[in-house]
Amino acid sequence: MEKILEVKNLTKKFKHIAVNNISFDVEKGNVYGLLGPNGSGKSTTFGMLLSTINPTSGSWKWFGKEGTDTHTLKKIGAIIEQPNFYPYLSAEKNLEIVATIKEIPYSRIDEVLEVVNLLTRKKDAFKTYSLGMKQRLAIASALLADPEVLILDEPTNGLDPEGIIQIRDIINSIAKSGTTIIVASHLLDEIEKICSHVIVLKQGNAIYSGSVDAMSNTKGFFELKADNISELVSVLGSFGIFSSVKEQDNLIIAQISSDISASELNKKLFEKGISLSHLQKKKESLETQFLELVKQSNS
Ligand SMILES: Nc1ncnc2c1ncn2[C@@H]1O[C@H](COP(=O)(O)OP(=O)(O)OP(=O)(O)O)[C@@H](O)[C@H]1O
Repeated sequence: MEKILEVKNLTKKFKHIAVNNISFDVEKGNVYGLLGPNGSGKSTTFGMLLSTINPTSGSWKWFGKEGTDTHTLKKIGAIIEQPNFYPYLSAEKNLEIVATIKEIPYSRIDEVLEVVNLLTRKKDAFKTYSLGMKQRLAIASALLADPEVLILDEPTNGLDPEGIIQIRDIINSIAKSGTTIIVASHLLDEIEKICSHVIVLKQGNAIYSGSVDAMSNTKGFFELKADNISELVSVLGSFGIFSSVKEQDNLIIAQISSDISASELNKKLFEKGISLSHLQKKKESLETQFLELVKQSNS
């Protein structure tokens, strides 16, 4: 898979460390999430990768080339801050100004407005737009130059649920067209719905980097109950298919390491003379796993 971005040991120290020795790769055609709470270093990371913030140490390559030069920037569409459009001009006129500066033919304007569902509103003044429409226009503007990578910093901040869904759908459709996307968010739910890969930042440290699926790649667990708890625990342990068997709130929690259905387990236990009064197969939500990850990085 072609690497779009390779980040190595990137560090930024202001008064305190904002980004601490992070490394990750971005492969073509995927949607990456930079996930972390406010102040975890997402914007600082973007700032360094876009050459607006000087790194303290570390390096990166865009498209196999060291650093970020003006030629590289032309291949990147980024929305980092609230974009500045002229309030009294229409969306179309605003994009004409951007297109002129970037030497892009006006024919592209309708194409990008179509992508963000603003074509029918293109003659309306920017100031009449809702926050969601303004954000969509910013995405359209970033798409004008047909970038290979789109960088979005908290694209749904401040939007209502409908606006959030619209942005999410647009991001998904842009991704489907093959554009690589890197999106920063503090919302796990958003990352889960949009991204194939995630880098989890905590106080400037990358505590997880990998696919969203792998982050949620647990086979789940069984909740079990029987009259003779100690016998149940020892028999479960003897099966060799659980990574841990623990008692919790009068229930036995058995973390699954090899796939097995509830009925198969019930049968195996019955053959060992154990009848259960409770059996349920469950899976932790991604949120629980994320919190577990954050907890582990504290220890
Ligand atoms: N110009 C600056 N001078 C000093 N400290 C800074 C500067 N910019 C960011 N920081 C600090 O660096 C840390 C990381 O901030 P950053 O904005 O990168 O986080 P973030 O994850 O993007 O959060 P947010 O979503 O709130 O922007 C914070 O502690 C912040 O206060």
